[in-house]
Amino acid sequence: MRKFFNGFKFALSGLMFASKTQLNIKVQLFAAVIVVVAGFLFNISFSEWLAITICIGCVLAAELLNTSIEALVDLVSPEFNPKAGLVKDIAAAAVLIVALMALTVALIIFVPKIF
Ligand SMILES: Nc1ncnc2c1ncn2[C@@H]1O[C@H](COP(=O)(O)OP(=O)(O)OP(=O)(O)O)[C@@H](O)[C@H]1O
Repeated sequence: MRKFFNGFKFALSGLMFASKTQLNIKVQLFAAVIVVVAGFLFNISFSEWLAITICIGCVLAAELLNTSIEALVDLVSPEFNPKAGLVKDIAAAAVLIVALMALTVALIIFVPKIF
């Protein structure tokens, strides 16, 4: 049981570190708060809340994985290396794809409610 709670503690400290040091995570957390507030304001449906929740989780998890890949690349290849750059660029592209998906879902849900 102690092992389980320790794992939780390590995950939380990783989350705290990433959210303190990564501007992208701060921006994404801010966007998540805005979307949740908008969800309450526009009284969105159960399935719309499901879509929003999945999107927020996917974006934050993708950004955390990207941050950990960046840290790993900096550890194994601190000097300039085109392959190291490529690894970082591909990880960043994954975040971009998930963020675009989340933006599309938000537009599909909120645009018809605003206009
Ligand atoms: N060791 C390296 N070798 C070659 N290119 C690199 C290397 N490190 C970074 N790059 C290039 O610079 C870009 C930005 O890298 P960086 O680590 O600053 O990412 P970042 O998203 O700006 O990170 P942070 O969120 O920590 O500011 C990478 O996507 C990659 O193209």
